[in-house]
Amino acid sequence: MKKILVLNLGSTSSKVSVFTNYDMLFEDVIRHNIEQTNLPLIDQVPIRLESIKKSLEQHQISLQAIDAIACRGGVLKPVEGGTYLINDMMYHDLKTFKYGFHASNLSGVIGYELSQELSIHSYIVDPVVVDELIPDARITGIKGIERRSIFHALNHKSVAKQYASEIGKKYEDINVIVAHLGGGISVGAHRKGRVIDVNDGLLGEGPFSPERAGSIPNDALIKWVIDHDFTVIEANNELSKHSGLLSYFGTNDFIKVEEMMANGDETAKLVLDAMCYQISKSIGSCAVVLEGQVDQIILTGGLSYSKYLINKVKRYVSWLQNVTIYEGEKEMHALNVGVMDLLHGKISTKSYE
Ligand SMILES: Nc1ncnc2c1ncn2[C@@H]1O[C@H](COP(=O)(O)OP(=O)(O)O)[C@@H](O)[C@H]1O
Ligand SMILES: CCCC(=O)OP(=O)(O)O
Repeated sequence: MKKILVLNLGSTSSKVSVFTNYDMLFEDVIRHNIEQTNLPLIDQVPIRLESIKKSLEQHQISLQAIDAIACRGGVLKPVEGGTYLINDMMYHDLKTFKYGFHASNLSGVIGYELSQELSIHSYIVDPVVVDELIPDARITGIKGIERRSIFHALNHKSVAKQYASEIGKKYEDINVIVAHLGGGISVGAHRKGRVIDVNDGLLGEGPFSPERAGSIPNDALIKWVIDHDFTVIEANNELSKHSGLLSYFGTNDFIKVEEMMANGDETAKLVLDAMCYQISKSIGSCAVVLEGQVDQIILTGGLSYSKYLINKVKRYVSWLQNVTIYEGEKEMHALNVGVMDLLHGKISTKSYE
């Protein structure tokens, strides 16, 4: 019997679970306040570590009882999907944010540090840099600039596999469009088990989200950076953490903005409707990428709890194909499965080099 600690640190929350083999013992979703998530990422390590330890204490699970740690992987070099042992090089790349800044880097940083203390192994599964883009999807209008694949790969693949298994098929045999709708938004075209196109869900592409800007007109963006005298890091930080709903309403909490709309705030309604419109447009472009051969549209993530958003998006896209909703995300289970399958010898460890 194995006990797996699962860590999934996102932009607004830290999710902590312990599994015994494939059974979840508990899942805690610790929602961090904006003062905490505004801190530089590396300064959030002690705060998030403390809340992870508190969560284990509350469930009366000692760290010494843990056999392995499964972490949601961060911004690394592009890799194929799979389960990776966290080694010194990966820890270094995560901790120094060598390939980009995102809260998911902290899962691996904290997981690796804990695993060293406990003399056990820590792993990442299907990190946000899983890259299966087709060549055409990489080209931009400027030579030397390529599009990159950075998205909620773990949840995308997990819900797509769940849907496939529910209809008695293999993920590798179906085409689906998955829209992950959380603090960040990514909408991807899955063709026979590979995500052949997807918006960069972290910086500057696709629909705006509770805290991200999405695509912005080039000329306005250039002027905005110059007017504010932003460095690259500052501009990226603004685009990925202080934009979207947060820039309009001072909150990244979709529920609060929905309440404002329900209380008659017309701007709240306009902006939420525009978010649904942009999500739907992205789903439409994925249908084109899949040449109309779409078996299902899947909506998932925290925002998919919203009946308002779901109904709006359905109105735009249900003529394309049926829509399945998997509220929240299945990332904790997917992380555990990635490590348990490895410990049971069903898959082999991939190495980050
Ligand atoms: N029941 C709900 N109805 C509408 N929005 C929700 C609901 N629950 C969570 N959300 C929103 O989902 C967003 C966070 O998505 P989530 O996937 O949980 O976070 P993260 O991207 O940090 O992992 C927040 O804007 C939150 O307000
Ligand atoms: C798109 C990379 C992963 C990501 O942005 O996750 P969150 O939306 O949870 O911040």
